[in-house]
Amino acid sequence: MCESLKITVCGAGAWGTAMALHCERQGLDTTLLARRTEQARSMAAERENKDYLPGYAFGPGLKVSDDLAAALSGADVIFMGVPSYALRDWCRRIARLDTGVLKPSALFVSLAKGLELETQKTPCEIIKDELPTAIVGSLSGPTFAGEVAAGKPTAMTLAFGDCLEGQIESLQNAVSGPNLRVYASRDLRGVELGGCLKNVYAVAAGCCQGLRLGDNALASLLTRAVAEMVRVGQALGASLETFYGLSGFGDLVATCHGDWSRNRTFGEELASGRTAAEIIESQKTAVEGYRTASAFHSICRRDGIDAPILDQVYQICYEAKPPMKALADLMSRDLKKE
Ligand SMILES: NC(=O)C1=CN([C@@H]2O[C@H](COP(=O)(O)OP(=O)(O)OC[C@H]3O[C@@H](n4cnc5c(N)ncnc54)[C@H](OP(=O)(O)O)[C@@H]3O)[C@@H](O)[C@H]2O)C=CC1
Ligand SMILES: O=C(CO)COP(=O)(O)O
Repeated sequence: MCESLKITVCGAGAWGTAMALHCERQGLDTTLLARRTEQARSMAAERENKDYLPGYAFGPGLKVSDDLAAALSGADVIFMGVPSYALRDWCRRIARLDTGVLKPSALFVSLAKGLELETQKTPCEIIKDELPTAIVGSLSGPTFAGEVAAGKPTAMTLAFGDCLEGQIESLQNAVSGPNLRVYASRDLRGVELGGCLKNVYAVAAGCCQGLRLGDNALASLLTRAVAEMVRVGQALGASLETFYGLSGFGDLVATCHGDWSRNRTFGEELASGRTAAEIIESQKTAVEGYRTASAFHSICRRDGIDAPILDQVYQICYEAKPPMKALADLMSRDLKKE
């Protein structure tokens, strides 16, 4: 399957581009599909994505397009490399394509890590809403785009709820290589929720670092974040073990420590006194933790799930609570057993 696998990556942001670079290096027939014609043109001419991932040259086999129908026609795997808030729009455009463009067996693989603000749905739920017959899955883990583009090693989890026998293994084999090791999972919900939740805790970690609270504080925060991820995830139907895997704990550690993280940097800027709305308005790159904190806050309130760190991130972002006050409130909660 690998040799003949046709891959289309929808969305030419940093992560879609890095995945396309990786797939091309794997010898897969790969097309990177941009939303804007001028971006597709500039990438085709410069063989680089100067807007979102500068400094990483495209391999000779990587195709660039802005033609949705042509790029998706006959694709075996369609990576949805767009932020969660842009996903529904992309799916609606795909749903309007003529019958016969999409292969019925095509796998839709979400790369997004955020909940939709209005519906609180995960990326795969959004895809299913708009493309009900699509076979959907998620590929997630500690994967900063720049490091993957540079060929640095990492590992990920590929999850599908339902797909044909052997399909998940074929894709696992096709994407795995010397620099990327892919594990398979059937807990699609857990993999998606882990990726979404870690972005909220990365905002908290950024606040912690911005306030110079120290290494002990960060370690305590991450540990309690994992406990909270498990609690929220299990209440929403995910398996506990998934949160200790690459898409949960693995990505949490990467995002809360890594200098690359937009969510962690956003938290640092909040700690410096800027407001969330001001920071979000001033940048074009995705900070999924911002909207996702609000979506999870609604879910937790609705379902009575205890998530104190998440609640504080929500208050910092949406109620202008000073991060130092959020810390004080977390530390003064009733004492309990671990
Ligand atoms: N960057 C990373 O290291 C990783 C990111 N992810 C996840 O991947 C997803 C994509 O993130 P990433 O590639 O970093 O995003 P970027 O911030 O690099 O790029 C933003 C992308 O979103 C598009 N976009 C922005 N607004 C809209 C809109 N209103 N409608 C349609 N498209 C829009 C932009 O297209 P345009 O230029 O045309 O506006 C651009 O392609 C996120 O969910 C992120 O959490 C996962 C793993 C790693
Ligand atoms: O998900 C990521 C790494 O796995 C990227 O995190 P940021 O969106 O915070 O940059």
